[in-house]
Amino acid sequence: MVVLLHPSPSLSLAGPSDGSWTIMPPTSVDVSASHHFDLASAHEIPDSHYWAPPADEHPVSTETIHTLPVILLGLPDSALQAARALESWGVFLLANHGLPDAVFHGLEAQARRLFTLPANQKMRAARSPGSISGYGRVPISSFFSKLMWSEGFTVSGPTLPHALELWPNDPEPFVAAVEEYSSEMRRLARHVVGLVMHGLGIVGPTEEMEGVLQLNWYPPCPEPAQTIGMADHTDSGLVTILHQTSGSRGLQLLQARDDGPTRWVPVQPMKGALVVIAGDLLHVLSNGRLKNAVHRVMVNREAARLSAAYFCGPGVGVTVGPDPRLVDRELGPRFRAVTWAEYRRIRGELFQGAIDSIRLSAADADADADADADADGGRQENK
Ligand SMILES: C=C1C[C@]23C[C@@]1(O)CC[C@H]2[C@@]12CCC[C@@](C)(C(=O)O1)[C@H]2[C@@H]3C(=O)O
Ligand SMILES: O=C(O)CCC(=O)C(=O)O
Ligand SMILES: [Fe+2]
Repeated sequence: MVVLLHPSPSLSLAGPSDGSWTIMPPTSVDVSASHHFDLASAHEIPDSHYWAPPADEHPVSTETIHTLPVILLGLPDSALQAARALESWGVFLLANHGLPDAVFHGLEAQARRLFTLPANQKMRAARSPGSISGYGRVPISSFFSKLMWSEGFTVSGPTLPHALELWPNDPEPFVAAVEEYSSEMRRLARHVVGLVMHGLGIVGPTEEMEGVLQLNWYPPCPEPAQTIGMADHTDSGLVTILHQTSGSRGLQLLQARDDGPTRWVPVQPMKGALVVIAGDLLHVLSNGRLKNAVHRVMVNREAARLSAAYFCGPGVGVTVGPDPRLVDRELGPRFRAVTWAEYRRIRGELFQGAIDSIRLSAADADADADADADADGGRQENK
C-alpha cells in the first residue's frame, strides 16, 4: 500500500460557515480572475481571505538548522543521494547547479515589475477560463471556500502575447527574462529527473519533457496567522524546481515521522540553492517509492515573498506509469499510466483525490502482473 504523507481531503459540499479550511468540490469560481480586493494595501483580513486554523493543525518545527538534504550537482554520489532524499523527504535543496546569478536577478526584476503594476493593468493579462497561461489566482483556489493571500502569473508557451497585454510599448525585457530562465530550467529539470532516475537504478528520461513557469507573489499581510499564502498541496508533475528569492521565508513541507508527530518543516531559502520538489507523477513513475511532497506557503507582516516555480512533466502525449524495473513482481504496479494533461484534468475535478483515482486495486495489479509475467515468459522462451 502506498503511504501518502497527507490524507487526501474529502470534498465537502458544505459552505464556509466558520471560516474553517473547507475544501470544496470544483466550483464555477473563475480562477482566472484576480480578486478585486487589493492585498498590498490591506490593513486587516477581509472575510474572503480569513482562514481559521484547522482543528487538526500540525505543529511547525522550530529547528533552526537545515534539516533538509542538500545535493551538490556533479559529485560521484549525487544521483544516489538525490533519490534517497526524495524517498525520505520528497524534497531536496540543489546546490552547485551552475546557473549564473544574472538569470535569477533578471527574472526577479521582471516579476517585481509585473506584480507591482496597478491591478487594472495586471488584469489585462488575466488567465482566461480554460487556458493555462496568464495572471490570476492559482488554479487550486477553486477547491477552497476562501481566497489565498497571493497572486500568480503562469507562462506556458509564448510569452510575448501576455507581455504585450501588460506593457504594449515595452514587452521585450519581460519576454527576454522569462525565456532565458525557462530555457535554463528546462535543461536543469531534465538533468535532475535523469539524476534521480539514475539514483533509482533506471535510465531516463528518454522521452520529450514539457515545462510550465509559475511566478508567485505574496504581499505582506497585516495578520499572517489568519490567512494562508498557498494552501497545502502536492504538485502534479515529475519535479518542480523552485527558486525562492533571498529572504523570502514562508515555504513549509509536511513531514510524517515515525519518532514524533507529523509536522510542518520550514524550507529556509539557502543562497545559491534551488528547491527540488517531487510531484505526483514522480511518485507514480517510482511506483510509490519517492514521496510526492505536500507543501504550503505562509505569509508574513514584513516583506513580500516572491518565488518562481518551474513545473516539469512528460511531453504532450507521453504517458507516465510505474517503471517496470521498480515494480515488485508479486505486488504489481500501484498506478495506471497517465499523460500529464490527463492527470491535470483529473486533478481539476478531484484535487488531492486524483492520485487515489489512478491507484490500481490489488486485483488490477494482479492482472497487470500476470500480463507482465506472460510477456516475460514469452521473452524467456525465446532466449
Ligand atoms: C502545469 C501546471 C501545474 C500547475 C497547474 C498548471 O496547469 C499551471 C499552474 C501550476 C500550479 C501552480 C501553483 C500550485 C498548483 C498546484 C496550481 O494550482 O497551479 C500548480 C499546478 C500543478 O502542479 O498541477
Ligand atoms: O511560493 C512558493 O515557494 C511555493 C509555490 C508552490 O508551491 C507552487 O507554485 O506550486
Ligand atoms: Fe507547489
